[in-house]
Parts: sequence; structure tokens; C-alpha cells
Amino acid sequence: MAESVHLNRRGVLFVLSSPSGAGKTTISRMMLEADKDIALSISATTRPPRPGEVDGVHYHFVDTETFKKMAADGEFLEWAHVFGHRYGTPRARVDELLEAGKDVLFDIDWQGAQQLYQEAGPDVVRVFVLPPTMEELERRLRSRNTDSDEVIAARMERAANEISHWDGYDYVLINDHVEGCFDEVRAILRAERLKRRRQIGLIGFARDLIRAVPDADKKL
Ligand SMILES: Nc1nc2c(ncn2[C@@H]2O[C@H](COP(=O)(O)OP(=O)(O)O)[C@@H](O)[C@H]2O)c(=O)[nH]1
Ligand SMILES: Nc1ncnc2c1ncn2[C@@H]1O[C@H](COP(=O)(O)OP(=O)(O)O)[C@@H](O)[C@H]1O
Repeated sequence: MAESVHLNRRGVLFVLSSPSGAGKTTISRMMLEADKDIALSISATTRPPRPGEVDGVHYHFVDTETFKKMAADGEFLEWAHVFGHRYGTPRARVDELLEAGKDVLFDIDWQGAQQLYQEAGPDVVRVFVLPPTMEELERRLRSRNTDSDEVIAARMERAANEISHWDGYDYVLINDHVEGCFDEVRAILRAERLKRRRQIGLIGFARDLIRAVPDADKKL
């Protein structure tokens, strides 16, 4: 039997953004569960943890001074102000994951998506998740039971702004039924992994196939 062929490939930097409550955390968790070749970039944030959130798993929860120092020391690939708090992507983990041959999943806002794209252009895939309606978005924010009325009102206000950046993304999905949306996200990742430019050694591989046919290259 012929040996199976394996080409290495460049890692995908897979960004999921959405207005708060549209479902990106839910989809991210499903994705990480289903696919061992992608791992989460764990952001640092100055916002306090929600019930059930674990330091170092969902976020690195840091105080403002620590965050500022990390930013000044160049530890972030990107960072931004969101809802009155600072959020940033530590560079070291992303480098480590890529080095280990993993794809990296980013749950970051449009500002982060933009900065990451400026840093790593062709390696970045940007997916934006929309809610089916604004009423449903508010219902989901309430059903999460984690935020006060005031915080929910602020998130709804910001949602309109976040949505206005939809056209800065490569793919835009509507999270009506979560399973359907999750399938679409997986299909995007699967196809992006197969992109020609990510396959390392493809040029040599194709050349060797052609050369294996005597005199074939003379006729091309
Ligand atoms: N730019 C940037 N945005 C982030 C980062 N981490 C989280 N965010 C975004 O900050 C926003 C608020 O996140 P969070 O407080 O967890 O609430 P959520 O909207 O319910 O997920 C979301 O839009 C996240 O995608 C980061 O490292 N950089
Ligand atoms: N397609 C969906 N239908 C109904 N509820 C959903 C759907 N997707 C997510 N949810 C629920 O909506 C709430 C907000 O989702 P979450 O993933 O935390 O959003 P985000 O990370 O975008 O703020 C959660 O309670 C989640 O279980």
C-alpha cells in the first residue's frame, strides 16, 4: 500500500466576533470540544470574572496596572477598550500554539480583528456572528443571568455599533439555531485549512509529481 502523504501547513488564526450575547462563546466552546487541532487564545482582561469563569481558562483576570505594564512591555498582539474594560491577546501563547502546529481561536471584538489582520493578514480568518433579531439578542443576554439591567442596556447599545463593523469580516453568519451555525463555522475552518497558500511544501510536491513522468516537463 502507498505511504500516506502529509504536508505541514501554516496555522489558521480563526477570529469569532459578535455583538455580546449573539453566541460566540457558546460556539467557541463547541468548537474547542469538537476539534483538538484548534486551541483558544486566552485574553487578559481587567473586567471581573463572571460566575463559573476560571482564571487562566476563560481569561487571565488582571488589574489595570498589570494590564498597562503588559501592554507597555509589548506582550499583546492586540488590545482594546471594550465596555469600559481593557482586553488584550497575549502574544506568547499564540506563538506557542502555532509552533506546536495548532490553529488558534480568538474570541475578540472588531477592533481586535482589525489589529490582528494588520499583524498577520493572510493567516487570519474573520467570522462575524449575528443574532436573528435584536429582541432575541436581548433575550439571550437576559437568559445568561450574568449582567445587571444597566449592563444589559449598555451591551444592547454597543451591539448596534459592533454590528456596524460586519463588513470587515470574511464570513458573516446568523446564529439562529446553534447547531446549524456551529456546522457552518466548522465548514469554514475545514475549507480554510485546505487553502493552497497554507500548505507548506505543495510547490515541491506538485513538481515532484510532474517530474516523475519522464519528459513531462518538456511538454508543459
Ligand atoms: N480586542 C479584544 N477584544 C476582546 C478580547 N477578549 C475579549 N474581547 C471582546 O470583548 C467583548 C466583551 O467580552 P466579554 O466581557 O467576555 O463579554 P461577551 O461579549 O459576553 O463575550 C467581546 O466582544 C469579546 O469578543 C481581546 O483580547 N481583545
Ligand atoms: N442559537 C441560539 N439559540 C438560543 N440561545 C442561544 C443560541 N446561541 C447562544 N445562546 C444562548 O445565549 C446566551 C448568550 O450566548 P454567549 O455564547 O454567551 O454569547 P456571547 O459570547 O456572544 O456574548 C447564552 O445563554 C447561550 O446559551
